[in-house]
Amino acid sequence: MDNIEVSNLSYTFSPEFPLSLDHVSLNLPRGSRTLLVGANGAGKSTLLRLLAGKSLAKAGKVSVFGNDPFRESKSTVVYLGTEWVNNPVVHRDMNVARLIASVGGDLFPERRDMLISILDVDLRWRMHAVSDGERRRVQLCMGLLRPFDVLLLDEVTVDLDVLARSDLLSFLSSETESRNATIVYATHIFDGLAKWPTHLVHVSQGKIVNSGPVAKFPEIQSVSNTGNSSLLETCLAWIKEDKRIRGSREDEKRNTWQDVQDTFKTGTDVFTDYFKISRAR
Ligand SMILES: Nc1ncnc2c1ncn2[C@@H]1O[C@H](COP(=O)(O)OP(=O)(O)OP(=O)(O)O)[C@@H](O)[C@H]1O
Repeated sequence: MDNIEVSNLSYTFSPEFPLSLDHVSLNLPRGSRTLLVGANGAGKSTLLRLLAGKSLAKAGKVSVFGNDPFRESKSTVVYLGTEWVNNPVVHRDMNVARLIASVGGDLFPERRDMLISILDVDLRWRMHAVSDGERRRVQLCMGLLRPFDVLLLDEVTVDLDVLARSDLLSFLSSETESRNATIVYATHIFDGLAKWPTHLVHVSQGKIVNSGPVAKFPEIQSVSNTGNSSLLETCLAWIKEDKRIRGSREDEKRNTWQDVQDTFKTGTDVFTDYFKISRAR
């Protein structure tokens, strides 16, 4: 119950499309900090959105501390993705202090002030007149304001400067250590991450290649002589190998929903029969 559990989870955007997730199983304990590693298109965002309950699992099971996040959530699950900063609403002439108050800033004044300091947010900023990185800082401040049980981060540190990113990573570590919060973070930027994760999940072509606590991956503990962290060198080698196995994008052979639908248990709650339902309507 005290974990994030995914079993045989499969997802596709359309029955003819290659599966974005193909029979994925995963178990992440409460209090862990997981780094989700994989090439572009591997399935990281799809997995995070399913964990956040933003998409319906088309087959398989997703459970966050015992609840299906799509249907009910007794825990506070926060998902921060890249899409928010593209939303036209946050490009309007809005005062940052009021924006932060509007999402409950006054309910958590100490946490609000700490986040404003860590993210170096100027409350006088107006959202139509800030840089991309400044807009991102406001997004993070708003998203992290309420103490979360689970935080799902999809490449949201991309336009932060190195100091803000470093301070944010430290804040996230302290959230897992002091409050037993659980974090899953998908990123392609490995600077400052060498000692951050407690768990790694390697995704390739919609499948989980390997996952587990960092102790399971001795290669990331070794000393790299390239000047890069061993974590980066290891993940680089994984993604290089994924690409070699996959071949060119044109040659990629992923299962489609139609190829594998017989493997799902129809008529049970682990199989939503989504496409039949939508066709019948
Ligand atoms: N809106 C969509 N419609 C159809 N297919 C999609 C859509 N979004 C993603 N996909 C497909 O699902 C697969 C997984 O995509 P996903 O966005 O989860 O990858 P990712 O690992 O997050 O990649 P990136 O590192 O580029 O963010 C990809 O093959 C992609 O083509």
